Amino acid sequence: MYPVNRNESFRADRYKVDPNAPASVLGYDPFNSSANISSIATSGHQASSINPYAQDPTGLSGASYYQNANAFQSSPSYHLYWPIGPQPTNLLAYQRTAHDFFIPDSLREDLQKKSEVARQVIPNSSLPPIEQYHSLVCLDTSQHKNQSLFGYPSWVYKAVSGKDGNTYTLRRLENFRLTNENAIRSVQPWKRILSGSVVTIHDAFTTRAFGDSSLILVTDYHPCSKSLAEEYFKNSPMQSRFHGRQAASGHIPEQVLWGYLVQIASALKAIHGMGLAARLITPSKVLLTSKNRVRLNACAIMDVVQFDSGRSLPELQADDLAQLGRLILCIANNSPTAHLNQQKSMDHITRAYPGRMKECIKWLLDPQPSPGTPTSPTAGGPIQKDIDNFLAGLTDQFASVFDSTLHAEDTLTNTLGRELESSRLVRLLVKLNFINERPELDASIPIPSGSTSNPSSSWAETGERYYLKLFRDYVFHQVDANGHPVTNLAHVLDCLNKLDAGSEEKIALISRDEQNVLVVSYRELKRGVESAFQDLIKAGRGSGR
Ligand SMILES: Nc1ncnc2c1ncn2[C@@H]1O[C@H](COP(=O)(O)OP(=O)(O)OP(=O)(O)O)[C@@H](O)[C@H]1O
Repeated sequence: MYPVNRNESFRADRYKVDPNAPASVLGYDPFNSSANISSIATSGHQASSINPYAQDPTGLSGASYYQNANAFQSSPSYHLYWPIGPQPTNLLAYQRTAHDFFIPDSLREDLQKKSEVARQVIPNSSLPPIEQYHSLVCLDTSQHKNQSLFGYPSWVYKAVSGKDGNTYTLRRLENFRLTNENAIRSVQPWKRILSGSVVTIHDAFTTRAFGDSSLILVTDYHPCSKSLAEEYFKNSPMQSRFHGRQAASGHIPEQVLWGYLVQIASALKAIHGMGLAARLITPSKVLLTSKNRVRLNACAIMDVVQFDSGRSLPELQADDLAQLGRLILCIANNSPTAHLNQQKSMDHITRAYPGRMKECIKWLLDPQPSPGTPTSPTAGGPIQKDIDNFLAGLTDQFASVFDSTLHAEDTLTNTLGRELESSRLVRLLVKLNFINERPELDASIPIPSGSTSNPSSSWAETGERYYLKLFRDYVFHQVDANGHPVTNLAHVLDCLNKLDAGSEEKIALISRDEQNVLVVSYRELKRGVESAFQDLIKAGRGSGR
């Protein structure tokens, strides 16, 4: 035992990232669709002196690096993007809708819900701020606290960090008394576990902010997630919190169960590989963060609260495998107590899952081979029960889960590709709207050195950039033969993409009084947009804004 000052807060780690470190993304040009991440400024001073609208925000790619760097350059054929697989089905033109151009509704809704839930705050909340964490919101759905897992009542809060603005989860163990400073230091190695199937741990400390002595564990926050217990063992009360995601019941597809097994096994590989043990793999402490995506959620806590338990690491790691077996048994039986009547539960598995599921669960639940038994298949005896051998036996399932993951990744990349188009076009639209119809700037545009044109006329209705206004009409204000407005999204996207690419294609722009026709290429239009925008920037600087 070590003497501990109970009024002092103990941290797992007092070393913090310098909050004053320069935000390297400051120099990113939001309007420059071809800006490259490598061109981002690296010092605060540089960042603040950068024109955020310039084609080259750093000014680094000047004449010393590239020939003709200052000359107008058109992009390659950005409007001729070819979709990456998986390919959409062969829809006819009239069957295509706005949905084909943008992120799928279901994904958009999901992301928006998550963002909304993450930003939720409770007005006049009585929960105190803790260290840098404020705006606490309790995530527990029941006041009934189960003390049997940690030995202390535990509460879970969502909170925002005042240091980095990110949202985190704080797990509080009420009335926890730290008797050994080393106990809280045992959280340190957990911070180095970077596994997609473990909820990342950031910090641990004690606090008296709640009026007692509490242990706080800071982890990642996964909005709209719920535990496997909430998903499979509870009914409708959760519905409102999870926005209509109902508690699942009935038969769980075998592929989903294998998916859980593979994910938790890969989490255990990372944990055991670092010389640690998960110690708590139970339905209420496995988080379902999106469809079929699970993460271990209570890691590190047992290492603190049972620091002096005296159990050896091999023993704890073997127990992880047994706990995983019990978890899958309970979920597959749709009952939190299925492990208590193992025989009956295994019979159900045999009936419901004719494949290798039973074999796998049995292997996990079987006690360790006794010391002295041969430990390798070549020695003709039972294989040693550890995570590596478990993974070796799961190879076929890994392959199929991996394949599903690749498909999901392809779909997301495809969606991202479509959104990339949207973000380029938004930047272009913003530029166009800055430029179009600004007669008030006629007199304030400075004459660029060497320019022969009269700047005051360049912004006039009949000036040099008149065709930009006509282009806006051409894109957005078209009418059909009967004078009815045409609202064709494909036409708008087609025109804007060609403008962004500076294509050589020519279009005929007709004046509003239908007396004049201007034939211009997208390349000329693009040049016009760029130079008008640069003039605007100069005018802005001149006025000190
Ligand atoms: N990292 C996290 N991100 C988002 N939500 C979380 C996170 N951790 C826990 N939650 C949610 O907080 C709630 C409380 O979690 P907790 O682990 O206490 O489960 P519980 O069902 O209350 O279990 P117990 O009965 O053991 O207290 C659950 O609804 C869980 O989904």
